Amino acid sequence: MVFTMFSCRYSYGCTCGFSSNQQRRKLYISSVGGEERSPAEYASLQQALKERNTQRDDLLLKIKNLTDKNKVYKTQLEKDDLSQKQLQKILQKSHETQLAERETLLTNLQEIIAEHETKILSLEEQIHGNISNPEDTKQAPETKTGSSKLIEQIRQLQQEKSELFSELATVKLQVEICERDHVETITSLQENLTKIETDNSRIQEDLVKLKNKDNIIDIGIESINGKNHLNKIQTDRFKKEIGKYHVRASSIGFSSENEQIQILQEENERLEELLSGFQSKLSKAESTLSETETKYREEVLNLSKENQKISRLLRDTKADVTCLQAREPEVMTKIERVEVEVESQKLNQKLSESQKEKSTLEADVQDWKEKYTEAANEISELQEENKQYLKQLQKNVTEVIEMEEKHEQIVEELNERREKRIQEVKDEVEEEMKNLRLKNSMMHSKISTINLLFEQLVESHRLLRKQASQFPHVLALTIDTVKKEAIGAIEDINKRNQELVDKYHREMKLRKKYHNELVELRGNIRVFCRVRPTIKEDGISSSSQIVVTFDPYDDGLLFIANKSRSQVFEMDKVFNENSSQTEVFEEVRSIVTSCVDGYNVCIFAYGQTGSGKTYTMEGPVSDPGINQRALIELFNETRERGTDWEYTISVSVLEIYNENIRDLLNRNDDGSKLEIKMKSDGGGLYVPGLSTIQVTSLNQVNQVFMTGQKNRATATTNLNEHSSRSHALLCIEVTGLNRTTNTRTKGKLNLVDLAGSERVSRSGADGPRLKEAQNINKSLSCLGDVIHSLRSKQNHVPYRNSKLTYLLQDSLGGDSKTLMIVQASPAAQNVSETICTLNFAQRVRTVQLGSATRQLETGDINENTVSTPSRSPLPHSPYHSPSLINKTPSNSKTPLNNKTTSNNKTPISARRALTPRNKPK
Ligand SMILES: Nc1ncnc2c1ncn2[C@@H]1O[C@H](COP(=O)(O)OP(=O)(O)OP(=O)(O)O)[C@@H](O)[C@H]1O
Repeated sequence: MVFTMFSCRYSYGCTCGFSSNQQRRKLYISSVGGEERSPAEYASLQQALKERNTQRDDLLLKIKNLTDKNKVYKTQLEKDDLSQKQLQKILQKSHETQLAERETLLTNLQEIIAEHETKILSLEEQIHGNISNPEDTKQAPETKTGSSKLIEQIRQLQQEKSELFSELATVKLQVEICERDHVETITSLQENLTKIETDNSRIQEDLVKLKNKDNIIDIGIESINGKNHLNKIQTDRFKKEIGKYHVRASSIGFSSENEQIQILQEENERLEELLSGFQSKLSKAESTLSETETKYREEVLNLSKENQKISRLLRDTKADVTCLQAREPEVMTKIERVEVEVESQKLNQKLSESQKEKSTLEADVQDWKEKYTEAANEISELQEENKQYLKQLQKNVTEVIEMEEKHEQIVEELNERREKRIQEVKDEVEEEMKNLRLKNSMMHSKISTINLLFEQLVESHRLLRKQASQFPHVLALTIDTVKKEAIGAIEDINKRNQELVDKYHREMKLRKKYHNELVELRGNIRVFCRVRPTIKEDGISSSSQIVVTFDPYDDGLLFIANKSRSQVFEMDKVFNENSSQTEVFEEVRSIVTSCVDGYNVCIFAYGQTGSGKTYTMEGPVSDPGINQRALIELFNETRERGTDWEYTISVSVLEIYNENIRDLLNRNDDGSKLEIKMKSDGGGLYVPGLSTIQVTSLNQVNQVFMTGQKNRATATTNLNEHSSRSHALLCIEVTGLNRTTNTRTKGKLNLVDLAGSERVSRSGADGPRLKEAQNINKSLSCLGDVIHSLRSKQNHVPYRNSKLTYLLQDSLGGDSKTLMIVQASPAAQNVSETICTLNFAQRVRTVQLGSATRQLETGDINENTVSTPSRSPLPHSPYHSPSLINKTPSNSKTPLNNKTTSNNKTPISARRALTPRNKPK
């Protein structure tokens, strides 16, 4: 029966407890060593789990709060964004409307101005077309100034408009740049997001894979570590992105509302992403934990159950063992007895089996113990890991909180900046609005002024139109009246002018007459001046400029421009460059013909080389000068005198060269010199041996001239040069006999072409040329001395100092008519010489020789004798002597007969004053 019980107990243990659940049996065996520690550990694990749950709940709550806050921020941001966009839109719209309004205003103004201007122009045209009304012309400039001001203002407004447009363009450009940057940032963030998503999916895959594995705890830990690492990476990236964004924003330097909103949105999105990541990670961790927990719980429950079973089995076995031990002696005896008695094979086998089973059970217990220790180690490791995980979680939470704080700070800063910016924009807009309102009001006032002006213009236009319609009639009437008045006035003026001109001419004639009479009475040397035209020798440079001008109303004046001042010279007659040979001769005709009446006449041409002396005296063959014309005139005059008078004209031609007299009608080959001699009876001067040819016709005269020219030319190779350095004299003697009255006249006409009067220094002469120049200057200075003596009425006149003055003594004396023709060049290069010549001429003009006398005698003409000269002013004409009445003046003293030669010294100063040139040293 005991055996049965035993076997039955063994069979129960074998079939129901041990063999069916190997793991439970193991746990039961292992729990034998650590039965007292397990519940406490379970309790601590449970406690830890509870704590973790509460922490998790806290975290979830915080996350929820954060999410709520985030949502609130987001909605706030969205609202702000919306309101800002709306504000921006409104501002832009208002700006655009204002611009459009301004533009329309400008165009309207321009149109109004254009209209006004056209009206003004048409009005001006109408006004200018007709005779201007003084009141209207006063209005026109005012309107013009108003319109010009308006145009100026419009120009300014247009400029402002263009400036605003340019500003708008700049702002648009900046907005575009910001938008571009914004798009770039979004794309980069999107890329980051996709990366994070891929990372997440990869982690999830890893988790799925890991879940399939047996070692859940290890995988959980790994995944948690991985997630932590990922979180770290994400946080770093997020921080980096924020940093980048801040840098970019600062580099752009533009913090518009859009940008700020964009930043906030991005941050929100990032935070959301982070939170969602955290949430998913937490949920995963929680699910893993809960799974682990349930498994642990189940396992703990199973283990406790098996432990109970094993402890019960152990107790039963112990009871069996004690029971067996108590029955051992009995059993032993029994066994011995059985051994002895039966020695059954089966019992021994059973025993060995039960021993074997016992050792197996002991091994199992050992094994379970080891397993239990391992499980306890694992649990402690798990707890450690859990602690680390919690720490990590706490760390993450603190990071989240920090980030949240930072986020809040950023949001606050952004809000502040946004508020500030909004305020600034508001202020700017208000300022702009204010300005615009001001401008608008100004524009309105301007427009009202323009309108006022326009109304005034319209009124004036209306008035002008009215006046213009009446104007042609009034104008025609006025024109008629004015025409009549003007014609009358012009006629009056013309009449008066004519009267005045006639009067002037009469006065001039009278003046000339009186002057000539005065000159005649005084016996003044008459001085004519002739200015030659410019010739090719003058050149075309600035030095050939004309410096001589004439008075159109007075033929006795000429002006010389010298060094920016004008000098005036008065002569008895001035011939300009256009004066012909005939005109010149016309003026000398009377003096020439007076020779026929028995007067001694001397005409000499004075002036620098090339000034036209020879031209005036000789002249070209085609247009002869005074010489030929005088002879023709004498022929004509003698012919005209009728049959009563018988005239003979004899001619001598000579030259004085280097103080030598040369007969030009007879070549003096024997080398004897011609000298001037006083006639034995004291009746005058003569040159013994000088040829005198009596001429009766023009042909003879021409022949005489040709002979003279020929003889002059044979003396030198260059006639022109020679002529400039010698004095040429044509001496004509006219003797007349009145057969009826037996009255005789004898007149002498000396026509002298003097040598050039320029300075020696200027001519640059040396050697023979110097001698020539010295001789010329000597003779000319002697001429000056003679003139000075005559001028100052000295007793002695130094005629004999030169051949020229000695020869011309008869002509320069008090009883002759002397005319000096001063030749002048008009060119600037000769201006100093011209001034010297004219100064000399002015001094000569003041010389009073006393009135001329006729050489007249009754009875037979005694050859080589001259009758006592008579000095009488001619009552009729200064040049013409219409009758041969002998009017002897009281003062019959003549220098010709004055033989006093002892006192021939002229005071040096006086001589210098009249000397045309300084004497050569
Ligand atoms: N009135 C004039 N009309 C035209 N040409 C003139 C006139 N006067 C002078 N001439 C010209 O000027 C040049 C110089 O004139 P002219 O030889 O008569 O001067 P000049 O004073 O006699 O000189 P020189 O002392 O050398 O004899 C000549 O070619 C001459 O033809």
